[in-house]
Amino acid sequence: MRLGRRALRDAGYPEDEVNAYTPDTALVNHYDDSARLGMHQDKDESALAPVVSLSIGDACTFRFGNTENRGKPYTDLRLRSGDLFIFGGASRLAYHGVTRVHPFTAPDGCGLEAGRINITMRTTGLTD
Ligand SMILES: O=C(O)CCC(=O)C(=O)O
Ligand SMILES: [Fe+2]
Repeated sequence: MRLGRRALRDAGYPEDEVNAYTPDTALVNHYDDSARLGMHQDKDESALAPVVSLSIGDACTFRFGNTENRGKPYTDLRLRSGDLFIFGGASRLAYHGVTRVHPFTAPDGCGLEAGRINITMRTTGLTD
């Protein structure tokens, strides 16, 4: 939670929103070399609090789209080990996905020799 709040603060979120940020779930996805994640919106959460995403291991091509549909316009960007990405505000419900993982791009010492791990902090409101 401290990391999530720090990320929001560094990204310029107002201090009241930073202090109110209380994610209750960490979703961990592991990708091997051939794994993909189709375009989707993160809308299972009860709240529209930002989703903070952390990447570890191999880099990936992350497709960041629009809020209307799975198609264009979208931007392909590379998420590398150590990168942090925030889905918040107008981009909270943007469609997004992972189009490919780039083998052998994990930096030494990141804790993962192959594949990619993504951790997202979410405010689900679920209690059990
Ligand atoms: O792996 C990523 O960077 C995105 C993961 C994702 O979109 C999700 O878990 O909902
Ligand atoms: Fe997602």
